[in-house]
Amino acid sequence: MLSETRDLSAPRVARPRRYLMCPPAHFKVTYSINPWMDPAKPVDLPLALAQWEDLRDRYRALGHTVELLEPRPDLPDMVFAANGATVIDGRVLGARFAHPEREAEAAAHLDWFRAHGFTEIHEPSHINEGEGDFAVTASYLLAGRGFRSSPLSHDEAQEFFGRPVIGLDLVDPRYYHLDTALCVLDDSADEIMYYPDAFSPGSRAVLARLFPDAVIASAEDAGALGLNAVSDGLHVLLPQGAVGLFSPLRERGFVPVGMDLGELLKGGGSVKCCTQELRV
Ligand SMILES: CN(C)C(=N)NCCC[C@H](N)C(=O)O
Repeated sequence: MLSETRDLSAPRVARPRRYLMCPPAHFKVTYSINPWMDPAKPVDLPLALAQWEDLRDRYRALGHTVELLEPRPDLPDMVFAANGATVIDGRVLGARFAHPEREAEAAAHLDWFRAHGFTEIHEPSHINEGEGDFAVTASYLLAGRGFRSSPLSHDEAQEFFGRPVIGLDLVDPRYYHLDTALCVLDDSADEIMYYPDAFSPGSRAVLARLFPDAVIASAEDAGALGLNAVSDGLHVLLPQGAVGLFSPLRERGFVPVGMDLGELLKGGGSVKCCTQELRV
């Protein structure tokens, strides 16, 4: 299958999106399930809330719809709503978390979908951490594996969504989810940015073959979690520390919007982790 290409003379256009977010009312770092989490480092909860509200308000100011999931006191990582499901064409593939600390988030997400009129819901048999490891482009469902999602979840997703799944091996524990190492910039034209060193040599070759025009992130920008970003087709909301990504994005006609989610970074997530896209 050939990738969708874009008419380079056409202006970039933002498409209104529907996002699901969960306020970090109970966010804290009491356990460590990724290298970014250090329970010895205190979290400033009011600051985390203010940073999250800034992101939510920014989406709304850009014309997007933000729906809210009720946070639960026993689930401190619930703010990372992207991990709770994957939704394409209104079909919901639930999550199944790798770590027991987050297990109960899956049911909370499914309850939300059932209460909000979603009827095509699949409860997964295999471990998948939602949009943490699944990324939707025009032609493919890119699927990470190696740290969290099981390779078996890739077949399950392909069968459920009827989209070709491209499995990608993650090899660096700091980039434990696909969305820490790769971001879809234009989902109507197979345009992405990624950090090659987060992937195995074979997966790097696959990415280079499928996305020869991708924006390539430096180690510094990936280290600022710069790829944990959300694009509406025009605006790219990304961690403000990823300064090296701003120019390449502007050169391609995108509008980068730097966000400060420094407190949430202590949990190992940033813009994308806090944002699940409801593709209805
Ligand atoms: C990038 N996305 C969605 C994420 N990468 N999620 C962040 C999850 C953070 C959580 N402490 C964990 O380790 O599961």
